Amino acid sequence: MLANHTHSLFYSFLKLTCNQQIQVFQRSLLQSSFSGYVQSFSLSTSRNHGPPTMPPCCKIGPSILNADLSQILSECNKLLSNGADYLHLDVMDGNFVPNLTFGHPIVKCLRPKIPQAFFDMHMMVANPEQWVEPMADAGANQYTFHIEATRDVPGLCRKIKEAGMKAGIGLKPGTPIEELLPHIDEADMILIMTVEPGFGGQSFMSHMLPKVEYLRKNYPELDIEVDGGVGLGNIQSCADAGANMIVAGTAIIGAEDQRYVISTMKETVFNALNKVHLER
Ligand SMILES: O=C(CO)[C@@H](O)[C@H](O)COP(=O)(O)O
Repeated sequence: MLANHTHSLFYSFLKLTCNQQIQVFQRSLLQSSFSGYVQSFSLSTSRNHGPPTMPPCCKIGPSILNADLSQILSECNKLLSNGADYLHLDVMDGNFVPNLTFGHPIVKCLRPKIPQAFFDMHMMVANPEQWVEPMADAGANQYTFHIEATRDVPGLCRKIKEAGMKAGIGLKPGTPIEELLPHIDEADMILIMTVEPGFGGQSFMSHMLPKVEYLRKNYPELDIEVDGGVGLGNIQSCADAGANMIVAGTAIIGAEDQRYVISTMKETVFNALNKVHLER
């Protein structure tokens, strides 16, 4: 009985916005014996200085790459109605990766049909500077480029933000984390690839998780996304490493019960993030 009650409270909680989650989380801590910890909270946006503030929000962003792309709008609507927090749209140019998908014209068509959706554009393209304005005009919310594809990370992050989008920096599996470190403060989000970019349905590379662990340890509030081969079998390890933004394609698109997969992933990530913060 109590377990059922806790369960339904948890799912109501998941439906709240990030700010509402913060308020509920603070209230629940105040009611517990952790009030001393709460007093040390501030909502500062600094990354890596002073005590941690709040754990970052957990968000699940299905990748539509392996969906039925002839039905892209209904696939997106289905994911959103099953609890997706955002949509991860994979743009491939046949050059940076050996595969070809879609570009800003698709985003432009989708935007008016699903105005509430957050579009996280994963730009697997050789010249990421080229598509910033077209994507912003089309209605993209976040523009994640690969660090391997540009010589001017700060300039590109600036350009993306000036165009009104959030800037994400992605790392291929072979790229060491050291290449990213000078640029962390320039980005809104870091994407750690857990497969070689290019195709859905590949096997998860668990040896990428130390990158996530390093980032979470040193940047407690950073948005860290993992992408590639993520599913119910490895979500716990992604969550324990500290990822708070989870991209999953096949595991969600192919599921009979998308809602169950999304909510289980979210619950797993939420619990891990809050456990780590309470232990600090
Ligand atoms: O960027 C990519 C692949 O390059 C990913 O977004 C995949 O599309 C995720 O699909 P699964 O690996 O989860 O099936």
